[in-house]
Order: sequence, then structure tokens, then C-alpha cells
Amino acid sequence: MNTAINRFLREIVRHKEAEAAGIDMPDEFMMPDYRLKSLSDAVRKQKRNAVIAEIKFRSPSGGVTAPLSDPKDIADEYIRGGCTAVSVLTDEKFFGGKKEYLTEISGISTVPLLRKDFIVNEKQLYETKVIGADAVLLIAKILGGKLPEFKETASALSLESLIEVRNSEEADLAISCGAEIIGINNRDLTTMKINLNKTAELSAYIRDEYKDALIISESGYNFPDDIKAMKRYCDGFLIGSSVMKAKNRREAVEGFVCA
Ligand SMILES: O=C(O)c1ccccc1NCC(=O)[C@H](O)[C@H](O)COP(=O)(O)O
Repeated sequence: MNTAINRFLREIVRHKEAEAAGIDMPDEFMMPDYRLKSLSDAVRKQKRNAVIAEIKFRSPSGGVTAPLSDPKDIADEYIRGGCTAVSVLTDEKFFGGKKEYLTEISGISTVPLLRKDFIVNEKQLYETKVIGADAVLLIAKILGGKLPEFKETASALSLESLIEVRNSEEADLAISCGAEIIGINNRDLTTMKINLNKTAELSAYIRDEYKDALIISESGYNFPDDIKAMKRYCDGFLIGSSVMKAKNRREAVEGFVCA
């Protein structure tokens, strides 16, 4: 692992391990909706572009993406724009998220919800279920050899896993544990720079090796034309900053969905 990534991930892992020492249960008045919604089915059934629209108030690469507002309203705008799923950042320290946001949104959402966080401890998977998510992000670089057992635990909890990779070794790891959904992240964690070609390169590798997984291209989609250029390389897109920053979020999502 390169040293800059190392430092960043080490800081996150340390923080997450401390946080995961206790499981936060949602308050009674925010009981999540546990009816299952499948992310993979939703992506497969989408006739236009499958867009997983993300709620992220802040990020290490871009700072504040939007002033704090009710995440349910944002999810509602995304859903009216035709998104296939909503991704909710639940990390507080680095992304200004909250686990409660996911629980609140689960009460109004008609689409699957992805919990976006840094999962380092299996307790967080139980917590992910408890707070009302349908799917969870597992990052190959963080979990390494522990990835298969985390994926199995997630499946046992009826949580789908989106396994995030950035290179062919990580893709091999995802494939070896039978990933149903693989996310290719276009953001380089050393420089924070975006390279959409990462999706083109890695999806060719993955599709050569393994035809079963859905491929989601993550990060760096600013304009509908970006989707037009990349759609042949993947089955869906995870889009955060540009839809959070949009004046009209419903229209912004619709633009990506219909590109
Ligand atoms: O968003 C960041 O700055 C970031 C930095 C370091 C690790 C992860 C990061 N983001 C997580 C994500 O995967 C993105 O939020 C997601 O793919 C959406 O990206 P974007 O549309 O570019 O906001």
C-alpha cells in the first residue's frame, strides 16, 4: 500500500474501530423500514441509466458539498429524478454524515439504500442492518483477506455488498468471493484526482475474467456527457458531489438518468 493512502486509511480505520466498539440503536420513533429492496435487481431492471445518487454533505476531496438540510428532502428529490438507489454517507468525521440519516430516509424511500461508510469491523454490518440499509459498501483495500467473511456476514443479514476496487488485484479478490456488485472507484486516494478511464480499464479486466458481476462506476461524474462516454463500460453510476451541489437536484439526477 502506498504511504499516503496508508496514512489516510489508517486514520479512518482507527477512528472506525473506536466507533464500532458500541452499536448505536436507532431511537424508537425512527424505526427503520426493514422490507427488503434489492440493489442488484433495481440496477438490472433500470431501463435508462442506473444512478445511485449519494447524500454527502462534506468530503475530504471537495470540502462542503452543500449546507446541512433534511436528508429526507434530498432523497425525495433524487427519487423524483428517477435514481435507482440512494447512497447515504453515515461517516460523521470525514463526510458529515450520520447513521440516523439512513434510518430517517428508510421511512420514506421507495428505492434501495446503500450504506456508504468505512466498514472495518463485523459489528458495523449488524449496525448497518439495524439502521435500515439494503446494501453495504465493502472496500477491498481496507478488508483485504477479511473480505470473504465480511461479505458472507452481510449476505446472512440479507444485505447486498457493493465491493469497491481500484486495481486488478482488488478486482481478483472481489471476484474470488463471488461479488454480485463491483464498484470501480475513479478517485485516486493519493492525489484525490479523478480518472474516469479507470472504469474503462478495470471493467474490461473484470468482464474478461468474470461475467456475473454488475459493475458500478464510482466518483467524478459532473455532467450527463460523462455518462454517455462511460456507459458501455459499466451497469450503473454512483454520483455524489455534482448532484448534492445542483440547484435543482431532481433535474440534475434526471439529466444523468436520461443521458
Ligand atoms: O469523496 C471523497 O472525497 C473521498 C475521499 C476519500 C475516500 C472516499 C471518498 N469518497 C467516497 C466515494 O466513493 C464518493 O463519495 C462517491 O463515489 C461519489 O463521488 P463523487 O460523485 O465524486 O462525489
